[in-house]
Amino acid sequence: MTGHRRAGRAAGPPAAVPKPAPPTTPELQHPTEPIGLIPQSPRGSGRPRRRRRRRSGAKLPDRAVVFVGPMAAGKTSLGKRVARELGIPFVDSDAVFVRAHGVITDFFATHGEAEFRRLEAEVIAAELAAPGARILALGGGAVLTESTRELLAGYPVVLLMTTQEAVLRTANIQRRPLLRDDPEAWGRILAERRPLYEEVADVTYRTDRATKEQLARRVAQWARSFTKQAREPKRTDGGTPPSNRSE
Ligand SMILES: Nc1ncnc2c1ncn2[C@@H]1O[C@H](COP(=O)(O)OP(=O)(O)O)[C@@H](O)[C@H]1O
Ligand SMILES: O=C(O)C1=C[C@@H](OP(=O)(O)O)[C@@H](O)[C@H](O)C1
Ligand SMILES: [Mg+2]
Repeated sequence: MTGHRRAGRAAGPPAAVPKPAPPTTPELQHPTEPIGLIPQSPRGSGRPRRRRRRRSGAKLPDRAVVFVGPMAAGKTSLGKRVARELGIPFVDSDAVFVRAHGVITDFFATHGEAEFRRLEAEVIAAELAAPGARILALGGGAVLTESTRELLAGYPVVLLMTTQEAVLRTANIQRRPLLRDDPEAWGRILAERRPLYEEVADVTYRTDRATKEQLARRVAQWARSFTKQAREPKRTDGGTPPSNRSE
């Protein structure tokens, strides 16, 4: 793991409001106390200690942990594994879109990207509003929509990054309308979107440097230990951005 700054808030479009407190349980807001335990009663007070709730000692956030990142970085495949690892549901916003509006490549061809973005943002807003711990994988361009970026301020966000070389080796280009005629567009699209990804992300993982199994464990562990203290408000004033982590 290497430390890196939570960059991009100054570079990306200004967020309307500072990122509010993340969805955490009271236990997670006090990581120096025994996490997962109701605070211990003073020695000799006679009150019983409460029982640990999770083997890991931490509760999960009470809402979606969101995966963002460029096309074919692994949001869908790794998201499923992390959800399995954590024993929580997995939702993919593209899959929800397809159920409601049909195949994405066809939709792009018929209605265009702008209409796709409008409906994609609706799908994502509805999924984010649903309560309960879940992994929610977004499509790679979801961060282009300002209202989506604003909503993400209230959720733990995992950014998955990779390289064009890895994508061209592994990804199904035909399923991705923005790549099918020009696979090398991947790098240009990432360059345009990178500030937006960094604006919304709380942590970054490289999927070209570790196996899915390794990453699933690491991301699951991060989700379990996500705390209010790990989050700092977004800066929109051009000052030094607060720290993010890259793993
Ligand atoms: N370490 C890894 N993590 C995630 N995906 C990986 C990894 N290594 C290879 N892949 C492959 O990369 C592709 C990622 O596709 P997908 O999960 O659909 O990405 P996205 O949802 O970000 O577009 C899959 O074919 C997956 O099997
Ligand atoms: O980056 C994009 O603009 C897109 C990414 C796709 O999702 P994945 O990132 O899961 O491939 C899908 O939403 C659509 O083809 C557009
Ligand atoms: Mg996907």
